[in-house]
Amino acid sequence: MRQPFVAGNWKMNGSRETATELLEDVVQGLVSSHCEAAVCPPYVYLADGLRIAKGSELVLGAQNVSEEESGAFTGEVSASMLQDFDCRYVIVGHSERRGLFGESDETVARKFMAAARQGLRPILCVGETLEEREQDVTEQVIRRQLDAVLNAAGVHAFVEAVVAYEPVWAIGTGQTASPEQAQAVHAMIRARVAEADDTIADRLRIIYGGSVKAGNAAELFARPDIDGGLIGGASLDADSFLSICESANSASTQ
Ligand SMILES: O=C(CO)COP(=O)(O)O
Repeated sequence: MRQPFVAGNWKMNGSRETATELLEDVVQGLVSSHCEAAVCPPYVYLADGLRIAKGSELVLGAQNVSEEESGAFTGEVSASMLQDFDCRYVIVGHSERRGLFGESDETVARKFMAAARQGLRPILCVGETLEEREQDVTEQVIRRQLDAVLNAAGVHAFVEAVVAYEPVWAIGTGQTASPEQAQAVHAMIRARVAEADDTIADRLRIIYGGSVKAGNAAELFARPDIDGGLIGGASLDADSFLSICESANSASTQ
């Protein structure tokens, strides 16, 4: 049985004041449940996250990590620095990083490995653009993104990892993938990992991201291969985020 996982990706939003308030509200509202809940605030608020989440159910993650370990890399933050702030997770390969900051499949694979080397759990994002879906190449695109990491890191690196399927056309658009569309891709991702190792594939948590809201989370999480969500906009509101966590918890106990 896979433990459901819901992670909030705050992206570049908020201020120290709103971040602190949101962290406090999430920590207070999180009831002990089967669902693992994480938030990924901007780097500069991780220290507040560490202080506020200490001793609570809430887990911390980061939104990005350097592929390098240390040195003259102005503006970068290493995996060991994230460890210093008790981050358990780090997002790698988000489509905004791939699309806006030119991260290639190879860069993403190196970041995945840098995180794993330090014992951080990578949340590897994969997903197709609208154009790619319309050209009917979704499967090839996701296979390519996944294979870049599988080939570089090896399937055993997926024991601690999470894969997030985030169709680019569903991110921040209000246009959620239907539960059927998402389930089909999740099953395909699991089947691809199973080609390398059945047991690892069976235990791998594959979460969905792209306009997940309190109102549509339950039907997505009810699908057999959807093990939770990576939440953007709705994670900036404590009640919405907590309600999504509760949906993941209920789905897993049904
Ligand atoms: O990109 C996302 C999470 O990483 C999804 O963002 P939205 O939930 O705002 O669509």
